[in-house]
Amino acid sequence: MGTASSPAPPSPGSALRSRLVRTAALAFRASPFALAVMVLAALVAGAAPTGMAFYARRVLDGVARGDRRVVLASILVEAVLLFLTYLVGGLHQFASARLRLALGFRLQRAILEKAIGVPYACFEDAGFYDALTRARREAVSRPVALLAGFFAMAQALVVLAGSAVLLFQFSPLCALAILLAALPSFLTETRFAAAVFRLQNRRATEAREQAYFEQVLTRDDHAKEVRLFGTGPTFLARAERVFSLVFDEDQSLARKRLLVGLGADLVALGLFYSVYVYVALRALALELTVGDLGLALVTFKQGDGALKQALGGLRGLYMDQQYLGNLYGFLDLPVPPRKDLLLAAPARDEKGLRFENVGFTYPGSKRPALAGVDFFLPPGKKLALVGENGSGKSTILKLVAGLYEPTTGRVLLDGKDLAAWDPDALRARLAVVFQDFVRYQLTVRENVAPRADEAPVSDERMARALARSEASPVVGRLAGGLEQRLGKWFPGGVELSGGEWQKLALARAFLREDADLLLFDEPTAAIDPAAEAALFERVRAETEGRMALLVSHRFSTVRLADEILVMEGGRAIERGDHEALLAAKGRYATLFHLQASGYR
Ligand SMILES: Nc1ncnc2c1ncn2[C@@H]1O[C@H](COP(=O)(O)OP(=O)(O)OP(=O)(O)O)[C@@H](O)[C@H]1O
Repeated sequence: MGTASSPAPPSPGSALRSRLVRTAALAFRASPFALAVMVLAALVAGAAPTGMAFYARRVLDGVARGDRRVVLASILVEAVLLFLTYLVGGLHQFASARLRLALGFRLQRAILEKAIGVPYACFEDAGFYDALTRARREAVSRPVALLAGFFAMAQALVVLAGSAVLLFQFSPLCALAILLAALPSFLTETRFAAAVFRLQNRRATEAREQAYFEQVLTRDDHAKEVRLFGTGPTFLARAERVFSLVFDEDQSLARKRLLVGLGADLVALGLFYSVYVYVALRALALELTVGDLGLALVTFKQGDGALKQALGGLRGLYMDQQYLGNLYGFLDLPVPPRKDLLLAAPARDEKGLRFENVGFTYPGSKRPALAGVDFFLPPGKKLALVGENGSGKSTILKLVAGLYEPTTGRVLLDGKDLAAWDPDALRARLAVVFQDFVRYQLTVRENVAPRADEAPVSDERMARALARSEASPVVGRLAGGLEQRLGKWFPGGVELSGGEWQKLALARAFLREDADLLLFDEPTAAIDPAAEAALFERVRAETEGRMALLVSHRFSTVRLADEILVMEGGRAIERGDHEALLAAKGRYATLFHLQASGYR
């Protein structure tokens, strides 16, 4: 999923333009009112200084002429204009806060919808996961910041244009000089902002690495190991190493920017003051009034302030647009369309689950995780998968669950390729417990029945699921019963042991009473071996007529299955029931005796 982590970098200028247009369109849809207020505020706040400079001149000329009426009226107009700027400043703040909420909410929603829609494989891809995290982080603040930066720049340009118009009356050259004064600063700033942009693009991996080390040091689920293995200082040092590399590069660029920026400032200063001297000399020659001189003075001050504001806006724009690149890059990730399912007729006339010469290689991996796996699980039968770590057991379950599609061969359920199954229909057939099951920081009831869109679950059905997973005594001990909040994230939550959580995850699977294909990936690793065997015995009795695929490292459980598939290096090397496999004295027998001797 390289698209998410490292999109081919477009030129900074064209990227900025397209992201600006996209953000404005999104903002318009989220809150046209707020966007209109921001545009209006920028125009008014940009035009007001020109008006104020104009009336400042009238005040000075009025004083020189002794015209009291003009002086007072002009001061009044100036005050009104200033008040207007305050007013639109306040309105701008109000509108941008509103837009921030409205747009942030829409974008967060779009991100979450995208996260639900993409194939599961994305979540095992570090690049995708990273893109998701960054997109979520940026969604609320960056789009509005980008627009605010743009409006700040637009406002400053209106001020500069106003200054040019006012100075035009002294000489067109003066107007030109004011506009030209801004040019070097603009050009250098654009160049450096683009350089920062490229630098940060190039350093994306280092930045991720630094963030990773920071996460390791601050996350609750890492804190235990960090303390007990004493890895804190090591990771801190690694984070610092990345930091100092980044720091040095940034500093060197910042030094260059400072020097070139000072040069550009000097040009602006020279041009401003040339115009100032020109106006002053003409005033001395009595060709211009004191008011004219005052006007020039005010115009320079405003022009200088506007220039600084425009440059700040430009710098912010480049910064924000880069972050928006993450956000839009994520939102643009393709979601595969649903397949046309009507055409798919069963390939075989049979009931049950069949692996036909299945091979599978994880995306981005070179080594196949499965190769040439064949088996058939008839309806009602239980198949256990055993084998060493990494032999491909969980991968088989992931293929059956439809989380991945085989690279070669096919998986058939009731004779029909899984790829041709309607995802909802397939989901309804499955009940799954994975090794890394979820611990919802919600109530017991919500842990067992988390879907709000399904029919309400009766207490009897809930009790049956809890009983099947041996979770009834756990719930019985909780003060709040089914309504007890679990986990420590929220007030009033109660933490459970690993085994207790696992029993609830099992109950979640057992609640799906219509599912006839149960997938258990070491569902009981945190439960003691005796309890596990008892549990499986019970599951077997209670799921009569339903198929089950069970991964377990415990032979006390495995031996209870109807059939056992022994995996090694992605291949199924032995198959049969417990007795037959022992008699064959192969890999299974070796593993079994090895474990049995450990218990003696
Ligand atoms: N998401 C993934 N991306 C790339 N390779 C993976 C991924 N998950 C597993 N693998 C690789 O696929 C192979 C089979 O992994 P699998 O998880 O199926 O083994 P397993 O038999 O269930 O192991 P365990 O007993 O440790 O749970 C391993 O070599 C593993 O490194």
